[in-house]
Parts: sequence; structure tokens; C-alpha cells
Amino acid sequence: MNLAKAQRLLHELEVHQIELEMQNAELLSTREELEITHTKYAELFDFAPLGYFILDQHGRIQQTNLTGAQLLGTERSRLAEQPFCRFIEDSDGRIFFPRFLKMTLQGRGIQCCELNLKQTDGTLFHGILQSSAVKTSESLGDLILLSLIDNTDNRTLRLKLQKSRVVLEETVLKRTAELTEINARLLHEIEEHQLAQKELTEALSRIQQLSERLQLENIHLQQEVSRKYAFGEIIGQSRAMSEVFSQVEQVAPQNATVLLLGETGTGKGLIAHAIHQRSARKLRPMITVNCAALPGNLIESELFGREKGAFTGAHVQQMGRFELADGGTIFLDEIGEMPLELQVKLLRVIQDGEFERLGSPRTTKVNVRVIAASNRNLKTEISAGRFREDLFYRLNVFPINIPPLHQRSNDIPLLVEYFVGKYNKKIGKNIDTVTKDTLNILQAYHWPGNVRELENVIERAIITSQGTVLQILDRFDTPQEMRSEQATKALADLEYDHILHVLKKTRWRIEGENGAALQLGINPSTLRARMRKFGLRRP
Ligand SMILES: Nc1ncnc2c1ncn2[C@@H]1O[C@H](COP(=O)(O)OP(=O)(O)OP(=O)(O)O)[C@@H](O)[C@H]1O
Repeated sequence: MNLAKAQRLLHELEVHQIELEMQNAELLSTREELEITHTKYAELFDFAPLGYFILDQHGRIQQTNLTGAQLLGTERSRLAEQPFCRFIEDSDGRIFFPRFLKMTLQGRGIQCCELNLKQTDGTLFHGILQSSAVKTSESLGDLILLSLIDNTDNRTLRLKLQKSRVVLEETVLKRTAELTEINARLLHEIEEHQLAQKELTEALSRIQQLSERLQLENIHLQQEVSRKYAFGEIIGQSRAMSEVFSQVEQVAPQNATVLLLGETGTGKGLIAHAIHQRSARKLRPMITVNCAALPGNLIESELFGREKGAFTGAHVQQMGRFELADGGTIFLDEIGEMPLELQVKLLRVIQDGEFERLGSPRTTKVNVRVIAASNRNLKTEISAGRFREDLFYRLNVFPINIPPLHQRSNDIPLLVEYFVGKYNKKIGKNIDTVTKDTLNILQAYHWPGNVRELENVIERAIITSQGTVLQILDRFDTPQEMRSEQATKALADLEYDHILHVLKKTRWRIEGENGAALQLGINPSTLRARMRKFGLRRP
């Protein structure tokens, strides 16, 4: 070899060496980079949140990351060649695990299972495992990549959840059963309620029926009571008044003449009305003639009528009361006051129903029922020659004696109640209480003006009473005082004395609020007639 060739070869060697050195440097740098990358991946592998294991075909651990070693509770170095089965807690799991590896190796893709595992110190945990087979060189055979997650918390939670669900379902079932029962009970109660309501409605309607019946009975009873204690507007429950009422019942339907006898104010006018109202004549009028109230010279024309010019001042023809009462009733009040000369005429009308008008020769015939009343003792009047005996017997066909109020003081409470009601309404008051003391005073008084006087006293008291309690301001003579005087005097004398006494007290004023008539409890016209009779004149 020549030098030139040798030099060229040397040069080529040097170049080749430089290239090799350069390649070597490149290789070194690549290796360094590879080492860095490896370290990075090794760290990523070690600190991954999952445990990673590489197992051989028999399930022996070939490699693991740090997390895997921590999960199994040991150091990485101690795990090499350890069978993974050792960390499976139960026998079922240990039987299952080789089958699981086999399925992985048979290349059936990623396999997944859950196992109860235990760490080297015995701590149990629940793991989720995923595996896949990795092909390697023939000498090593296939390896298995296994990842492991500690699923204990999740599982506990899941179990708790399941348990809660079971408890919830049980509770729901229990509550549903309870609610169904309550519902059934409620339905039952509603049914019972409806039944009770039906029964109540029926009971209510029965009560209503009963109440209607009671009301009817009550009305009936009230009628009974009013029949017992009153006779239309005539109040009285005493034996004497009951006797009067039954006499009225007896005589009313007859046409018989009735003579009502009783002191002034005992209710003779009311009784006359009651008789007329209960007679067949009730649709015709009852004409009242107060014989005491008519001036003597006018009584005849008032009773029998007059023709025009019958006497001075008779400018027009006038029908008499008897004619007016034709078909009805004539009530001759205070008959004892009738002048003697007229009593004959009256006797004729009563006997024959005939009379002549004043100034007329023509006889008039009437069909009249006569009711007469007197507060005088007519027999005394006959004896004194002031009343015709034949007329008395004509009138006395059916006498009814109305007792004075002091003889039936048990009627007083009822009468007071009646008049309080009547004047409350009339005057617009609301008096609802009459004390026992007041009633005692009223019942002890002798009532010379009888019911009329009592009525006047109550009317006055209603006007003057304040509030709801009846207060009577009138002062009454004590019965003892009256009786001691009465014992020695005849009735007429007593009447005379009493009228004179009251006239003096009222300074001879007859009418009005402070008049004697009101205090005596009689009409002013009656008082005038009495004064005429007794010859009482203002001095
Ligand atoms: N029993 C009674 N029940 C209710 N009110 C009665 C009763 N008795 C009398 N009165 C009343 O007393 C007053 C007098 O009654 P009435 O005029 O009928 O008596 P009298 O006896 O006819 O009196 P006189 O003889 O003075 O004409 C009337 O207001 C009447 O309503």
C-alpha cells in the first residue's frame, strides 16, 4: 500500500471516527432524554390514583406502582413474585380470581370484577379490578395489566343507600298500610257520620214535628187557660166569676132578657157584650143606652125615636135606639135611673115588641133582645116607689149577679197583669214586674169603684213608673178603717158619704184627671145621676 493510499485511509478513518463520535454524542443525548422521559412516566405511574399491577400468567405480581403497594398495605419490594390471590379475603374470591385471569388472557378485552381484599395487616377493603392482557416476547409469555381502585367508601355508601332504600321502602309500605287502614277507618267514620247525620236529620224533623205538635198543644192549652182564666176580654179566675161565665154561656144563645146586677165598674157592660157576641144576633148591632147619662127629657125620644116637629126643637125625624137595635140587642145600662113614666113604655116594648115614635100615632114593631144592668138594689128602689115592680119581673128573667172586686181579690193579680199588658202597649212602656208588696196592697184594698178603679190605678201607675217595675203612687184607705165605718151604715148612706167625701176632696170637680168621677172609678154621667139622686149640689 502506498503512502497516499494509507493517508487517505487514515483520513477516512478519522472522518469515520468523528462521525461515530458525533453519533455517539447524539445517542448519549437521546439516551439522556429517554431516561428523563422514563423517570417522568415512572413517577406518573407511581403516583397515579389507581393501583397498577403487572401479573404473570399465574397471577404473580411482577411489578406494581406505589399506589398499588399502598393499597395492599406493604412495600413495593415485598410484592415481587407474590401471588395476587394472597390479598383476596374470601375463598369465593380466591376461586374466582384465576378464572378471571384466564378470561383476560383469552383476549376477551377488558375484564372487570369486584373483590373483597385485605391488606397485609388484615385491614379489609373493597376493590374494583380491571384487567387486560399484554403480549410480550415468547420467553416471558403474556402478561396481565391489572388496575385496582379502593371502592370501600363508595360501597359502604351504596350499601347504606341500599339499606336506606330498603328501610324507606319498608317505611313507605308500612305507612301505606297505615294510611290505607286510616283511610278505611275514615271511610267507615264518614259512613257512620253520614248515618248519624241522617239519624240526626230524622231526629230533627221528629223534634220539629213534636215542637209543632207542642205548639199546637200549647195554643190549645193557652186557649184552655184563657177559657179558664178569661172570658174573651173579661178576666177572672175566681169561683164567683166562673159562675158568671157559665151563666153567660147558658143564656147567651137564648133570646131571654138578662138583668145584670153589680156595683159600678164590675164589668156589666163587658158581660152584656159577651152575651151579645155569643148570641145568634151577633151580626146585628148591640145598641147601648146609658139611662143615667141621658137628660130626662130626651130619654123617650132617644129610645123610641121621634117624628119631625114632635116637640120644640125636633127639626128632623129621628130613629130611636130600639129601632136601631132591631134584629140585635139593646143594652139598657143603669136601668134604675130610668124615669118612672118611661118604665111603662119600656115594659110594653119588652112584652110586645111594640111602641110609637114621639109624635107618631103609628105603632112600630121591633125584634130586640133586652139586656138591662143596674148597680142599684132594684128591690129597694121598688120599695121606695122609684121602680116598677112589673118591669122588674119582666127584666129579672135571667139575673146575673156580678160580685164586687173586693169579694174576689184572687182575680186582682190576673187583672193587674192584664191591664199592665194593655197599657204597656197603649202607652209604649215596658213594665214587666209587679212586686208581691204591690199586689198585697192592691188585694187588701176594698175597691169601691171595682175593676174600673183598678184599671185607672194601673193606667196611672204605668204612666208614672220609671223602669220596668210597676210603682203605684196612689194611697189607699186601709180596709179596717172602711169596714169599721161600713159596719154601722146602710149601703146607700155609705155611697152618699163616699161620693160627698170625694166631691169635697176634688172641690166638686166632676170630670177630668183630677175629677171625682175618675177617683170614684165611675163615668162622669153616672156620678151626675148619683148626685141628682142624692140631691148633692155644689154649695
Ligand atoms: N173582668 C174584667 N176583666 C177585664 N176588664 C174588666 C173586667 N171588669 C171590668 N173591666 C173593665 O172595667 C171597666 C168598667 O167596666 P164596665 O163598664 O163593663 O163596668 P160596669 O159594671 O158596666 O160599670 P157601670 O155600672 O159604671 O156602667 C171597663 O174598662 C172594663 O173593660
